[in-house]
Amino acid sequence: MSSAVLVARGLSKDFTSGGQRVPVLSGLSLCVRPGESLAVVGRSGSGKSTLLNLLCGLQAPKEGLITVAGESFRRPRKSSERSDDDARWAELRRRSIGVVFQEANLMPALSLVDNVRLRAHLAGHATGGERGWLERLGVGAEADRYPDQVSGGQAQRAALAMVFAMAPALILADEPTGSLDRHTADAVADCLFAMQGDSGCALVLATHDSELAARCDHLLDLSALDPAGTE
Ligand SMILES: Nc1ncnc2c1ncn2[C@@H]1O[C@H](COP(=O)(O)OP(=O)(O)OP(=O)(O)O)[C@@H](O)[C@H]1O
Repeated sequence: MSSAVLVARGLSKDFTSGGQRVPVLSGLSLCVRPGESLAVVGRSGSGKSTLLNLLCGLQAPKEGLITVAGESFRRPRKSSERSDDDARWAELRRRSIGVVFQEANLMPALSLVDNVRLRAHLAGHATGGERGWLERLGVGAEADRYPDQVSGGQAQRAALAMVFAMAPALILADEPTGSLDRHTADAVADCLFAMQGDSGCALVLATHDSELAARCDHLLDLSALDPAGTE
């Protein structure tokens, strides 16, 4: 079996609110291999977005080990360690981790095709295939339009084209269809799973949508884990 793209061991995360410590994740572990998909579900506030932020280095855990595409990050750090964690996370987000949010995160001053071209370039790939990515995602005809000239579903397809054009090892998707109507959400999800299957990358998808979660290979229900011990 191929080695994991993503491993997390013993992840814990707290926030402080009104002077009180609010535990969100406690001792969470997971493992995702190339081509696998993991749905992260749970009630509102259970920590889905927080977990995805930890897995791409936008937030740091209190404790735990995260390994992505062979790069390892451990908390707490040894005080003697001069950390280059932030630079390594930034490099992973540039080349290896594609992040998809609920709203398409396109640059408004660039056409769809230029958004995809920029993302591929930043990931270190030769440009030229951008229109092909947009066509595969069903928005080839809109390639020269600007983000404010397309629908939410078309913008989200362009956001997926950006992510796949960078050929990531791992995609983190936070409610990627949450702002779309059912029909459009299903079409965008079809694209996401088809392209993920073709590319062989790993996918971690946070969602409230049980139909979307059921399309993933594995399920992680954060509501079933109670960091505060109140359930
Ligand atoms: N920066 C922050 N400061 C304090 N508390 C925070 C912060 N970010 C998140 N939280 C808290 O952490 C908990 C988990 O939030 P998170 O956004 O990860 O949940 P979620 O499962 O993604 O929720 P939803 O389904 O509503 O998007 C919530 O109680 C939230 O209020």
